[in-house]
Amino acid sequence: MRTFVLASASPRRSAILSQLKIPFRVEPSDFDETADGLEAEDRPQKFAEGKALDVSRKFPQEYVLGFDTLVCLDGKALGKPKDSQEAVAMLRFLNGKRHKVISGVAIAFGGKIVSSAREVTDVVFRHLTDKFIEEYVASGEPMDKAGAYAIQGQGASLVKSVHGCFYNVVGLPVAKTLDLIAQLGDDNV
Ligand SMILES: Cc1cn([C@H]2C[C@H](O)[C@@H](COP(=O)(O)OP(=O)(O)OP(=O)(O)O)O2)c(=O)[nH]c1=O
Repeated sequence: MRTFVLASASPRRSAILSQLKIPFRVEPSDFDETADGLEAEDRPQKFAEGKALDVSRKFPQEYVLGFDTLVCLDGKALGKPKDSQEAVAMLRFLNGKRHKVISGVAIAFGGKIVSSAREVTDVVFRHLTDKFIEEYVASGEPMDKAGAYAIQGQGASLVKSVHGCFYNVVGLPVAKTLDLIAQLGDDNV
């Protein structure tokens, strides 16, 4: 079975790939996540490609998987908050509303993109009080998460419903990723 290189420092992505029994090792990318005029909805796929390409150039003989996740509402892209003030602002913006979580996945080989895709999951937030939001941000959990929440953690208490792939919200669109791996025509899936 082929071993992949995971171009990600995210422990969640490692945990999900392990759960799927896909052999891999981790080589985080140095890709510069600068948006430069990209539409919010196009960013995760482009960034996933950028991360996979960056690592593929260093390991051209191996298949590299890259991912990126963004929260989108009203055309605005919410990445990881830079501080707790921004985390509070993001959660107030999302409060009581339905938003999109978009993850991109890309596979690179030999310094070139082999395939890429994106997956969209809709998440509906409950109505939260300011006190609830401030206490949640003080827990520290939101700080390395797009949109300032972790649905897989205490952040589950912010969520009313999820429409689509749950793992896509956590950063790895499972079915899309397995489809791309299957297209490689090997025996991983
Ligand atoms: C919305 C949401 C996001 N997230 C995470 C998934 C991603 O790891 C992170 C978004 O940041 P990303 O820039 O997609 O990824 P990363 O910086 O964690 O890792 P790398 O670039 O090395 O691959 O937010 C959750 O864990 N739970 C959630 O509910």
